[in-house]
Amino acid sequence: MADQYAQSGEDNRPTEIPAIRWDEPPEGPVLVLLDQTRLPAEEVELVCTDAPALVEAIRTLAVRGAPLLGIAGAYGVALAAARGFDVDEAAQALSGARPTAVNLAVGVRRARAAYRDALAGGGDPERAAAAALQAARALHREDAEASARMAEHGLALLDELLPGGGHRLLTHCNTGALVSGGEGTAFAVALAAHREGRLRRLWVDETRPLLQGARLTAYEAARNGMAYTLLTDNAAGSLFAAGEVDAVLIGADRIAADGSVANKVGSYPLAVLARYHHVPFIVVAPVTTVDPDTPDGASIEVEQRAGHEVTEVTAPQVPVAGAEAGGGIPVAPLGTQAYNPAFDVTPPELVTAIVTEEGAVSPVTASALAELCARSRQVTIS
Ligand SMILES: CSC[C@@H](O)[C@@H](O)C(=O)COP(=O)(O)O
Repeated sequence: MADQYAQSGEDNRPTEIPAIRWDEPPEGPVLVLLDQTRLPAEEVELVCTDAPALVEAIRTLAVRGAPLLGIAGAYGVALAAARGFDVDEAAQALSGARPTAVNLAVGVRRARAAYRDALAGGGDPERAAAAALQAARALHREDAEASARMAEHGLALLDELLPGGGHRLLTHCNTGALVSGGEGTAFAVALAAHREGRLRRLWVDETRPLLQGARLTAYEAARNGMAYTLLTDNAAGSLFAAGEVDAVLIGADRIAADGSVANKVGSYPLAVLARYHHVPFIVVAPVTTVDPDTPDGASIEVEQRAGHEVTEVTAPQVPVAGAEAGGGIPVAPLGTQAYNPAFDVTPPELVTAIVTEEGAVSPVTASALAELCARSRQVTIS
């Protein structure tokens, strides 16, 4: 593995199109998404004019990743309100579009509460729609701020855990600007290390079956000029065994009250590997990802996705003629059943630290998490 550290991406450009934006053309308000199913081949906008279109975009992962789902959900409520649709119906459909990422329901709830409060306060529907939009915009802005603070706290923790610098970090799925109002969660920490000259290598898991690592994280790493290498998920074991990983950095879709972490399927095996090889396993997520109403890992609903995502390979940006169920090329015998959970759950004892915008929790315990959430609420209220 002598020469692999020489190569690095050179593009150094953010994506031209933001992951999400609100627009108000003469035909009426719309929510404009960067269609993530088309990356890295092309940057294409997907325009949603109503909540059902957004629900479809969420289900197909055109818009994805926990923090961005929260922002999208809030804007979705604002969109329904601004276009005069039934806001409660829209909120219900949006919240249920994907079950694991708690941020989606949190974002929807926040915009809906703003809408309702405005109505209850005597506002007309137009004013209530404006209040929902204001709530969505505030969430969007706060996520950007949280992202910057997570990067700071995460980098400080890395420097504490790995005093020698020259970090070789392994990440899974996609946690950068594509999932955030800012620069993301786990990826933002790696990016901060890169900017400080302390990132030696970002190892990027391809993240089967939908390849968020290969298609999106590698894309973001290249565009930021980071030194990165892509690996198949099942190559991670030999990489650890070769002593090439200094820390694992991942995001989270839901963190239960006991500190169990639901994240993209394949995260838990990395946590087991990290423990065996005495490597820190660090989770980076905003406080809104901690769900005090979910007591433990067993209570987290794990989204099960269609089997064709496993039995077929699809280059998402290239429609395949003669499409089977998922439009891809079959790689398994016809009728093969697939086990395709979108997420897995890592128990708190395998997590070295949870880094949030309010600081890091380590060791991960229910009481430390509860304290962090209480502190965060105080900061928000004051
Ligand atoms: C900061 S994003 C954290 C998680 O949402 C991310 O790691 C992940 O698992 C996303 O899954 P996805 O199915 O692509 O929405």
